[in-house]
Amino acid sequence: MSPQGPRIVLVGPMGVGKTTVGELLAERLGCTFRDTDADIVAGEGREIADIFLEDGEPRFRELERAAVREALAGHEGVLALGGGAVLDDGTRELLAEHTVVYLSMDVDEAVKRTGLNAARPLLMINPRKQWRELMEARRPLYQEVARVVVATDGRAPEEVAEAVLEALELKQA
Ligand SMILES: Nc1ncnc2c1ncn2[C@@H]1O[C@H](COP(=O)(O)OP(=O)(O)O)[C@@H](O)[C@H]1O
Ligand SMILES: O=C(O)C1=C[C@@H](OP(=O)(O)O)[C@@H](O)[C@H](O)C1
Ligand SMILES: [Mg+2]
Repeated sequence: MSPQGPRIVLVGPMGVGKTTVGELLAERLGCTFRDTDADIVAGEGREIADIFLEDGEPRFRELERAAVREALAGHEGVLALGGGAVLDDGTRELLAEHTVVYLSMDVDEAVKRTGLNAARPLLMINPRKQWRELMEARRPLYQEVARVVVATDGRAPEEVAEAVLEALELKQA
């Protein structure tokens, strides 16, 4: 683990709870929370869906790559990445230095959580099929970068946060 940089980095698919659980973890650990999607929105002054629609996914990935590098270097609390951040080879290499937790869920849970969500442009058409393909492509990448995997199916965000602290042996009595 690098001496500077985030205490915990959360990866996993859209809607698995990286942002929600990340906020809870930061509260529990008494540290700050940062989310690369929020950094991109703040930097661009536009929502993620608008960046996808107006400039396309490749441009979004460029912005994401830069946002992830900056956050990994400069943020010392809990960091949530966007679901697709691990697609970048260089990002996965950088993540090898960090305490990365993969929040996982199965396809049924994913469809239930996200439904037809206009804020998540990758899921607007045929969500179940999109989810299956997305999980098949990305699962190995999440597994590659993660120190631990925490399943979120059927668990409330507080329970997931608790399981992360236990898995990383950060739980205070
Ligand atoms: N463990 C959970 N169980 C049920 N719903 C959840 C859980 N974690 C998050 N959610 C809900 O799912 C949605 C997506 O959560 P979010 O934290 O934005 O995920 P991500 O950042 O991974 O995309 C939110 O509406 C959130 O309240
Ligand atoms: O999985 C993806 O490719 C994406 C995940 C989203 O973040 P969340 O995982 O926080 O929803 C956001 O970065 C964008 O819509 C693309
Ligand atoms: Mg998020």
